[in-house]
Amino acid sequence: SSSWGYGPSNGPEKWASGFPVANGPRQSPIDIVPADAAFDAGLKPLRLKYDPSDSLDILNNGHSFQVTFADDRDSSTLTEGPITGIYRLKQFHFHWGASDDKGSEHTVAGRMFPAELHLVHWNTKYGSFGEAASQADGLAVVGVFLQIGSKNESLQKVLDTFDKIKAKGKQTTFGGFDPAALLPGSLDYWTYLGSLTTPPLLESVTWIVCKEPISVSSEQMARFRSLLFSAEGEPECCMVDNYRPPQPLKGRSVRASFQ
Ligand SMILES: NS(=O)(=O)c1ccc(C(=O)NCC(F)(F)F)cc1
Ligand SMILES: [Zn+2]
Repeated sequence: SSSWGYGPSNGPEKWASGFPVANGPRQSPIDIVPADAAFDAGLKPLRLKYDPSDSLDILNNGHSFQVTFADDRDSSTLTEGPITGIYRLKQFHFHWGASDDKGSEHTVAGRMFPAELHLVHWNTKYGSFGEAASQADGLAVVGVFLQIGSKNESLQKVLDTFDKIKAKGKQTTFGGFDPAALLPGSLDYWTYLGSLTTPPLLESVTWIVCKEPISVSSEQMARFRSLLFSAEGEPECCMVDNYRPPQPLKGRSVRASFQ
């Protein structure tokens, strides 16, 4: 059976057949309409504390590339913000388009960005990422938009590994990287209850989407597109347009941490 992907035969419009939750009540991403987001004075600032020594490796998993972190201690965590308890950073990855006019998963009043960063955290009350992934309050993902502008030197360190992870399944060590260097200056955010944006589309994510984008140059975006969905020895298929489009809000409210 053809596993899920982003092509015409296995892409987002086909996911519901293998994963019926695709039509569930709290699917992600969504279109964020700032005018409809209620400011909630009860929302706390995000508290992100990352230890660069937790970064382990970078992997092309055939859908995106991800940087994986050691999560056996509370050394790289998300606390406060809209969540209670301690969530540990597991990995970060991106979604992007075939051109600079598309690529983000969340949109802002219909605007697409060329890419979106996801920092994936799991609730330590569940003991492991896998256990947390199936719980309604198990995961918290911080989303950051990328917009075309000046070259992002922190991002460049990630892009410089791409020669080693071009094909699906390739990975290489990637230590000493501080993901805080990929965060925008302001941590103002929108938050809502949603899901994983890829199969199995589990409805276990508290989404925290930063209002302020980070920069990426057009040349750096071209570098993202040099990765492959395909494995070595298979016909080359460029890794582009690995984003799910916005899903129905179904009555959910989106809150803003800022006025
Ligand atoms: N794009 S996203 O929503 O941040 C996103 C984050 C994490 C996963 C993931 O770990 N899938 C594997 C799992 F958990 F076993 F199902 C998928 C999507
Ligand atoms: Zn993602």
